Amino acid sequence: MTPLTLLCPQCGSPLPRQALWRIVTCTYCGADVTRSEDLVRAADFHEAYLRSRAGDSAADIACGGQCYKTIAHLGAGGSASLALAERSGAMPRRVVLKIAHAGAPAGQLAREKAILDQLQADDVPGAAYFTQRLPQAVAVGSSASPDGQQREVLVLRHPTGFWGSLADVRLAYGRAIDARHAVWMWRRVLEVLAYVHAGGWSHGRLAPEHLLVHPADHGVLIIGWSGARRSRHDGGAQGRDLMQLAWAMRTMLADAPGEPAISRATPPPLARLLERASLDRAWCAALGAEGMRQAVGRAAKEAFGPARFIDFNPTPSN
Ligand SMILES: Nc1ncnc2c1ncn2[C@@H]1O[C@H](COP(=O)(O)OP(=O)(O)OP(=O)(O)O)[C@@H](O)[C@H]1O
Repeated sequence: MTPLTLLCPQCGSPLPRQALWRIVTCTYCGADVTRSEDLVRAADFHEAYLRSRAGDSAADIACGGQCYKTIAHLGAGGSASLALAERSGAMPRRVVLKIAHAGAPAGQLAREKAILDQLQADDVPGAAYFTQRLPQAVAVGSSASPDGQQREVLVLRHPTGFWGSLADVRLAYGRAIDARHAVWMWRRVLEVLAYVHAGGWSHGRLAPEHLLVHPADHGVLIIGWSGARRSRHDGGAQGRDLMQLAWAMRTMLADAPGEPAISRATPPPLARLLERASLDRAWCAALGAEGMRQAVGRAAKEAFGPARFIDFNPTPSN
């Protein structure tokens, strides 16, 4: 070991060994000396920490050691309300809070988080791409809600650019949407389904309420994963996903809400595919999500010619 003498850089006097790992005060000139170049004094750190938590008093939900201020209501389902929120602190971040309704089954949101975490942890081909196209959970816990009751809360990453669900789109239209838009919506969901089905998962509740739309990118995000199941050899459950998705698309193409009779404006090749996909589960299972995606592409080409991008407005003015 090489002997080492530590000297005060200000007066050259010897310093105690502790100067190697902490601040010491030179007994000759009184200078505070440290070897560390990125040292932060405890008092400065404490002050900065208090500054960073200044927004906590305005926050209304606490979960996973963080405080969140709700900004806007996003929607509500059978078991929870959804809100856009911002994490308070030095590094604010937009999140989506899913807050269980009073009386909702205990642990449902914890289950949803466990499923989302497993989907994110899957290490199968395509994971790097598709995990970005699935919801990402941040934390789960319970928090006092404005009515003073403890509610289960799930914190999710905020997926930017998503307007609302396909159920909201259908409501805003008040009539069938243009079938060309139904084509990209259908194909976007099938792309993700092909990936999750390959990992053995099935969603189980593919309704328009569980499909969020990104109008600018023609994207669709599948939400509502609390009922998802994993079973390596359950082609039946995956066939049911494809059937449910076909019914969701029929809802988008129905002239009257709640009556998924396919609109006459839907070109025959697509209408035929929709009809069969929504009635024949064994055929859906045999085709698989990727086969269905290709079938939708072929039917769309037959109906509309080569694919091209058409702007989508979720709230048409007429
Ligand atoms: N990230 C989001 N952005 C915009 N709206 C959202 C978002 N997440 C959910 N919503 C809206 O909230 C509604 C309810 O969400 P969700 O389906 O997750 O709740 P739920 O039905 O109560 O729960 P679960 O399906 O697990 O029983 C959705 O149909 C959608 O309209």
